[in-house]
Amino acid sequence: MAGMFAYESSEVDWCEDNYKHSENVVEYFNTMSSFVFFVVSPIMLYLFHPYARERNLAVHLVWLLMIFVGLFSMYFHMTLSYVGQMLDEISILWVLAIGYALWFPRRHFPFFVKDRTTFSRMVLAITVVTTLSSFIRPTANAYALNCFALHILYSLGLEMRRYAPLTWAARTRRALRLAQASVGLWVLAISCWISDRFGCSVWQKLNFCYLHGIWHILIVVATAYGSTLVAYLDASYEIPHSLPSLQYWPRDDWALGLPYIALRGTAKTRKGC
Ligand SMILES: CCCCCCCC/C=C\CCCCCCCC(=O)N[C@@H](CO)[C@H](O)/C=C/CCCCCCCCCCCCC
Ligand SMILES: [Ca+2]
Ligand SMILES: [Zn+2]
Repeated sequence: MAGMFAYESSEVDWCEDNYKHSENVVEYFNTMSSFVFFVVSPIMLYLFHPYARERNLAVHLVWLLMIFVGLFSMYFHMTLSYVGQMLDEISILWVLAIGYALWFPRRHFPFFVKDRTTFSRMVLAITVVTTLSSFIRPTANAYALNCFALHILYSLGLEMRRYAPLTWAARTRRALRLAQASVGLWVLAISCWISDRFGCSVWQKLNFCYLHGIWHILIVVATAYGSTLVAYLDASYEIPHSLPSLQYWPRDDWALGLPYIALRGTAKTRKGC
């Protein structure tokens, strides 16, 4: 039992040199870069609030859990322990599960599922089973999790194809721009993850072993962009009376910023629907 908490008891070891900067922290840069979760998550909780209040307060679970993902990611890279690895991966699985339960488009539900409550219960059951199965072959978990990203991209592609031809209004261009940015960030992030995993000898020769830490930063921003986009598409179909629009924080005209959904629906427009 104690062995599961032991330093380096995980079978996974990332490219960064172990104990290079501290004798208590196995992978220093990977540990420190997980701090980005604690910066982005509270901001996203704040930015998501108007949409969550209108749609479902459970939306907040996504970014609340992301704080735990950050915490477990720090613990994992600090110790490279088996428990750290499992906590890191299982918490990601539950963020994905909540995302699917909240935002997976109704029209793609299996034919035997009639409403979102039933769909959410099904997702919950699958997630419990998957959580238990994750102990069978822990080294396969990260690859399985990355497959979900591919499925999200596929579903997003279908949704954008359906949404974009509706109109070429400014709001459509904004949604398309956000989709491009989300996919671009994910491609950069996954390239870092794969390169760290499989190209370590090359990066060691170049004396640059920080790609996994860079992945942490990019994947958090990709999740902020991607989750805002799926939430925006959801809002456009499910609460159109609140007139959702995409904006950027801290300033809408800045090239770099975090996206959020502004609701312009007045009390009058809401009553009318
Ligand atoms: C219709 C559903 C919409 C759901 C949208 C929200 C989904 C957000 C889901 C997950 C958040 C990702 C958090 C990543 C944490 C990284 C921690 C980490 O680095 N762990 C590694 C070990 O240290 C581990 O090896 C990584 C495993 C792979 C994780 C794969 C996560 C999938 C990310 C999906 C991101 C979607 C972006 C969408 C862009 C269009
Ligand atoms: Ca290492
Ligand atoms: Zn990591």
